[in-house]
Amino acid sequence: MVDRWRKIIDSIVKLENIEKKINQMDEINVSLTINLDNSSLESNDDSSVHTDEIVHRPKYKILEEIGRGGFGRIYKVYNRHKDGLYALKRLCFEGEFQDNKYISAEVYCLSKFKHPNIIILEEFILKPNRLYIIMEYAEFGNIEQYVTSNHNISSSDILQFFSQLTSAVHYSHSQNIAHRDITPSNVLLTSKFDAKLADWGLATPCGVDRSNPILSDDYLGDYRYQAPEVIRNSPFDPLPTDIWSLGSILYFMLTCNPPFEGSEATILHNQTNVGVSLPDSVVNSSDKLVNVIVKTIKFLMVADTNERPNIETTLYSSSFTNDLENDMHDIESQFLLNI
Ligand SMILES: Nc1ncnc2c1ncn2[C@@H]1O[C@H](COP(=O)(O)OP(=O)(O)OP(=O)(O)O)[C@@H](O)[C@H]1O
Repeated sequence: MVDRWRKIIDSIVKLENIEKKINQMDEINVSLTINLDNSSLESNDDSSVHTDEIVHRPKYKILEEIGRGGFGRIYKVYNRHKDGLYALKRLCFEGEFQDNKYISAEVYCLSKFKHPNIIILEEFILKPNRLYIIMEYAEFGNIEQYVTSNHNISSSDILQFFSQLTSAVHYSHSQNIAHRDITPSNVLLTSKFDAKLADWGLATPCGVDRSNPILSDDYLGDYRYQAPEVIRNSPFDPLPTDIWSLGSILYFMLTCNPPFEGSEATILHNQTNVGVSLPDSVVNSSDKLVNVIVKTIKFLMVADTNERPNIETTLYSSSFTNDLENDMHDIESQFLLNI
């Protein structure tokens, strides 16, 4: 897998906009511009990690830590040159970053992808054993934080976010990349209340020939939102797993809970033998939009990958759901007929 990313990155460096970005990294490396506010980090960080990061002409001022994941820490930063807020993700690695498949995946996707519902890269800053990714700042944080801090999402916003995410995944699949880690914590909400897909560290090439998929053989991510084929621990086609996860996100937005919980064995058992189950309050809702969301969840979260819709069908369905408010009755009946 590392070789596969290395080949892809090497070929792209010659060709595309990543070339510009990597050149930029060198320039930035010379006239380095990061300021770390050590006082705000010292208490919860290894201060030795930061000693080489203090510079004299800071471009970015670190304001606060806003996230911490398996791969790094994320800070809200102020860009003095542009007078704007950004998010900075710090990733540590040994050797060259291209040898780390997770960092390569993130670098590749953020460099290459341009889509209104995919978080926008500002720049990379490369230092020895460290890569900083500066990206647009999503003011409302991730959907999990948003929901758990008592913000209910209305059913029309749920459908709007779903449609935006489906469009982002459709775009990524059309670039032959599967995300593989679509969870509420990787869906960010901007100040304009748009949903954007972030965290491309588990993204993987999925090949052009859909009848001959490149199978994935790493079984990572948050199992509560992952498809059964990932939890089963045998090589899987990564494209259908993104569809399952879109259904999981929809479930989470509607109920404020993950669709499955417990041990891996319990989750897998329930996914394959019981199926997705929704609270009665939701199933019996008289809200037509909620009815459509419930149908869509069931449509997407099908354990058998052969029965699960592909991203084109999902996008087609989401276009109906997105227009629901225009002509509720007609569109709903069309949509329901389709599923
Ligand atoms: N651009 C951004 N704007 C605002 N918040 C962000 C941004 N990027 C990341 N975050 C916050 O930081 C959290 C972790 O970010 P991210 O998922 O990219 O890190 P990670 O180390 O790859 O995490 P994981 O272990 O889930 O893979 C996000 O859930 C979100 O709350």
